[in-house]
Amino acid sequence: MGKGKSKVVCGYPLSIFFIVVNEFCERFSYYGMRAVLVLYFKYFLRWDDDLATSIYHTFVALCYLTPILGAIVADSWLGKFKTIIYLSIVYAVGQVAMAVSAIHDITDSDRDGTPDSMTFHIVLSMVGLFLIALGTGGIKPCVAAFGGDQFGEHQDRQRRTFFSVFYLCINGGSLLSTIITPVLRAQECGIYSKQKCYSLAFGVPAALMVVALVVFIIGSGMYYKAEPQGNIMLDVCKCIGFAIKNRYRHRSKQYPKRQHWMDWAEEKYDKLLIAQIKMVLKVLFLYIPLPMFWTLFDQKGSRWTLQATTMDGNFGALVIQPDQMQTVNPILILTLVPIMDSLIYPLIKKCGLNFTPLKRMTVGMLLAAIAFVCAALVQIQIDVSTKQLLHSSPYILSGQGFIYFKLTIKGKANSDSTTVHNTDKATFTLRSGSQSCEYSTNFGFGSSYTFFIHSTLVFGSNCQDSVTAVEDIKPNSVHMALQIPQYFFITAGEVMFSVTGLEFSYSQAPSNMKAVLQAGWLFTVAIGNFIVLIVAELAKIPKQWAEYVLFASLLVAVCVIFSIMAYFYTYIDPTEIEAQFKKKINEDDEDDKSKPGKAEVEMVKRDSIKCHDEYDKATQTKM
Ligand SMILES: CC(C)C[C@H](NC(=O)[C@@H](N)CC(C)C)C(=O)O
Repeated sequence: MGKGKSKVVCGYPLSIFFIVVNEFCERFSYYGMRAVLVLYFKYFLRWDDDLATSIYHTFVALCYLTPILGAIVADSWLGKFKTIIYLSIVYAVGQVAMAVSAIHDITDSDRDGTPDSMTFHIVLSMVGLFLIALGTGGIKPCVAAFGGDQFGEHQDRQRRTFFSVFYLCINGGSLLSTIITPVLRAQECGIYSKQKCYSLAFGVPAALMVVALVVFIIGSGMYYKAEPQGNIMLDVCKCIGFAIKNRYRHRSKQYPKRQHWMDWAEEKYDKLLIAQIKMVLKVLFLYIPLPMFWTLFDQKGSRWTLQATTMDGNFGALVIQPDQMQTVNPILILTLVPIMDSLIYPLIKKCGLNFTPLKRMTVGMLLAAIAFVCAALVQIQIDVSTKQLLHSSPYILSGQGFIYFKLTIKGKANSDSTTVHNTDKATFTLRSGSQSCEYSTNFGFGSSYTFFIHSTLVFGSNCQDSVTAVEDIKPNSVHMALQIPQYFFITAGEVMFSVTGLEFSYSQAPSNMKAVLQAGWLFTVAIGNFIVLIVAELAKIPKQWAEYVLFASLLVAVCVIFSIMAYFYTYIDPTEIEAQFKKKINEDDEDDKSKPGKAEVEMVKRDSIKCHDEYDKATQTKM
């Protein structure tokens, strides 16, 4: 049985259907908007590459910092349900602001096709992004924990499956949106002048966020809504502060030692709160090495995409753009999660191996390190294949009567520049007044050419004979398909690390700090992203393959540390511990009523001994 008023379907509370659909729509909204964001900065707001990249990364980092805020509000004040509703509204308003900021006609009073007041568009989009970061980050720890809350005490298996399905929805939503929104952006729209339709590309994610909110509200009658238990974070901070102060005051040897430094808060604070803080601190301590996984994981969007730009994306009927390679990750998630859950994990269990959550996370880290070794091997191949300059243009030019232009082959055919995108055959028109002739040739992905037009060119005659193409840079010969093994390993690592970590963070958190621990988990993602910036800046390794090897080695080192920490971790059942404490507190209350006047200090001592016993009994399982 689940905990809410929800019907139970195949052993699962029906309420979780609304939660996973909400997550699907929300992730569609988030990733869809993110997919076109940098291009919006660059082509609509006219920012340069550096500014666009910095604002983009600042926004992403903010999205993983705000979960702390959302979790505190949820666990201490509003509860998860109300927090999700209010912050989803903020989120939807942010998305609408983005869509409106991308309507160029709003400030185009002279109707020349360009906004008259760029400041308006910049300010509105920054406000929009801030609201989105607040909304998406704020609800993220709450939605996952709220989903977990819907399961009863003996539904561990179902709850694990829920977190897997939850992860599938994240990736299903993001996959769809990263395919759809770039297509919407490429449409032309506008009242006075037709331009790339960023407003539609932001408008559809905005609509999906509204759908996410509506779906969540529809399920409202069925949810189990745990009540927030006061300003828990303030209590936690005060309790920790008191324990530290009290320990310091009693530092002399005459005072007997206590089992845990938090036990020094016993004189003033509730035993249950102390036990709950111990649970949280144990898990947070275990999180310390985890950001390194995200440091590697999040380089898919940066280093690996840059690597793909030096590769050949021609898959026959399909030409893949470098940034499109990133969709391999959600596609693989959608295949690997069911395979792991229904095949690999049960098989491992059948072999008699106890593949505990922390072991899974350790293996996940190792897989991510292997992915980076694969990336290094691919990079070495690229470096070998790009022995670049074949000829130098000045040498060809000297003493000859040529005019010349340079051409670099990158992405799609672009008529107004000398950049041609992954065409096998391109045709150029050479014009002089009303006369013209055509020249066509074959190109390879990533190549660069200098074209020499003979000064003897006669229009009307064959243009083909009057142009000489000189290949400056060879076409990319290493195929993008070679990135698939690295994507496979990083995604398999993600399934073992991230899906497991999500469930682990829920199951090991005390009831009043579920969202807080989810936020702690997401905080490791934010730190991981900062490490990318720091290591890349400090290390300044000239060879890209060596940087990949460095990151892989760092993760292996961190993984060793993590496995040692995990070995000493004892799994707990927070519900059981809390129940024992509550029972004992009730018993003591009864006792006190029957024996008035008992010295308080004696009670504290006795409670403390009993509570240690309860806590120890409930924390028996090891890694
Ligand atoms: C940090 C993650 C827990 C975030 C998670 N991302 C994924 O599941 C990715 N595989 C999605 C892909 C599109 C990058 C999320 O909740 O978005």
